Amino acid sequence: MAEEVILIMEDENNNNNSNSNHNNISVSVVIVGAGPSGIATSALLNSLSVSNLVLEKEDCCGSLWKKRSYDRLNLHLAKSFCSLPMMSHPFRTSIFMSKDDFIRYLDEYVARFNVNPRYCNDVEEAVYDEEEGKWRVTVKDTASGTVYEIASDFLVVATGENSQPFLPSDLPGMETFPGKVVHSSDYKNGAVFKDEKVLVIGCGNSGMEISNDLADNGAHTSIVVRSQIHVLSKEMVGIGMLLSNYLPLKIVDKFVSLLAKLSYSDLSSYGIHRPVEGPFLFKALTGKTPVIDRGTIKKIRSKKIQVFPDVVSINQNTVEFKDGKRRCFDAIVLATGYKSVAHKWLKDYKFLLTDDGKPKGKYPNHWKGEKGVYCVGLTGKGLPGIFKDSKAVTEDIYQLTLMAQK
Ligand SMILES: Cc1cc2nc3c(=O)[nH]c(=O)nc-3n(C[C@H](O)[C@H](O)[C@H](O)COP(=O)(O)OP(=O)(O)OC[C@H]3O[C@@H](n4cnc5c(N)ncnc54)[C@H](O)[C@@H]3O)c2cc1C
Ligand SMILES: NC(=O)C1=CN([C@@H]2O[C@H](COP(=O)(O)OP(=O)(O)OC[C@H]3O[C@@H](n4cnc5c(N)ncnc54)[C@H](OP(=O)(O)O)[C@@H]3O)[C@@H](O)[C@H]2O)C=CC1
Ligand SMILES: O=C(O)C(=O)Cc1c[nH]c2ccccc12
Repeated sequence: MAEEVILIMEDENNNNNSNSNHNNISVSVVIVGAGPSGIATSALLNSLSVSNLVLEKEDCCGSLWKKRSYDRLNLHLAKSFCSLPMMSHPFRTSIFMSKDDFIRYLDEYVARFNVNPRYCNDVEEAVYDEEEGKWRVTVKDTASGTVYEIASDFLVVATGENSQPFLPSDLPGMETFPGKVVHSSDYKNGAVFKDEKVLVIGCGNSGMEISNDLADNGAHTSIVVRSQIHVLSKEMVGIGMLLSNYLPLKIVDKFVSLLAKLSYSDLSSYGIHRPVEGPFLFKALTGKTPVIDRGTIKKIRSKKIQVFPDVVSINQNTVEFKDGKRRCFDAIVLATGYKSVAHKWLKDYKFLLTDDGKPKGKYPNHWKGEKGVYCVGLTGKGLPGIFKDSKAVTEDIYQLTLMAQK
């Protein structure tokens, strides 16, 4: 069946977020994604009376938090670092908020700042029309199947760094594994793995937390740690983040690394090796977040969780590791991370992104591309990064809007 194509040109009636109590600003902004990045940007634009429209492919805001994360997820950063602009977290919530409290916050945020995303609206493509000087955004309303186009002066990419699970293609023999294979974004809890031998591949925060959860649920748990990692407590991260407002990263790292060594000592006999650079510099250089330990290390020390080096091959249920050891597993959890796929739908991505879908500009000048395209939340800095990016983007759009009116 041919799909209907409708053209919408800056139609106020179609702009759910128009806010009329300020100057008569006619610039239209399309924001793609209603995660924390998209809703923060829309809320700020609303507060400046800049009309904007948020498009979200799922049926809710914060879909990563509501649909694609495990049950026991807690924020790893203290709540003071995890607010979106204009609204702090409620006093009643704990310092390290639960997933449910964070979701409640997101829902309250959209209601308070009149953010009205068009849900079930998947952005299939965005191209820059040089002649018109506008972005042409092709959208599919997945509820009705209707495809339509929007033209806008500004386009904000807020589709997140976690838009697609990264499934490694370099695991030889993976296709022969007969057991259950699940990516961390589909893992809810370990109840279904009770008494099973489960291998978690990947030792970022997802892998470490899921291993802990599996072990708590009675699974015989192993984890692959193939690279050097920093392990910190959430308090150490908090101290480091506070200090990094005042001191160079190298000094912050010296102090935080000392705390980590005192608390965790040397973990190399358990297969966990620290990088040479300290945790904050390492994150700045590589984008890799330190592992924020919430009990996994204790289980590794007590051998409740086994650590293995890189996978060499998989043959049916048997996995061979780099140290020559072979073990049988019933299930595999791929905690192998994510990739941004914004450069797939943003056809003219070169105005903003590299071929990997990452910002072309170097931090802190990463958020602005050419031709009125921007990004929020694509620099591996989590919610604190989103706070800063959304402010920078909206301030820039606001200034350009005012200039255009003069
Ligand atoms: C398990 C997990 C836990 C995390 N915990 C923390 C934490 O404690 N602290 C922290 O600072 N950071 C944390 N992060 C990082 C996290 O990614 C960010 O904090 C935050 O959710 C990112 O917000 P975002 O809006 O940029 O992206 P997302 O939350 O991923 O939102 C992007 C939205 O865009 C939508 N979308 C994607 N493509 C399209 C399209 N083509 N058309 C329309 N809509 C589209 C998606 O459906 C999604 O709703 C965590 C990440 C994960 C995976
Ligand atoms: N509560 C919280 O705050 C939480 C926050 N998060 C955040 O979400 C983001 C995503 O985290 P996460 O999902 O852990 O993803 P990450 O990208 O942080 O980690 C992916 C891990 O998978 C490993 N990996 C990838 N491919 C392979 C392979 N073929 N064989 C072995 N190992 C492999 C990587 O190793 P290598 O480095 O060698 O490539 C890395 O250890 C991070 O920013 C994280 O901090 C996640 C969970 C909880
Ligand atoms: O949880 C994440 O993915 C984050 O990126 C949050 C975060 C931002 N800055 C940090 C510094 C150290 C540890 C975590 C973070």
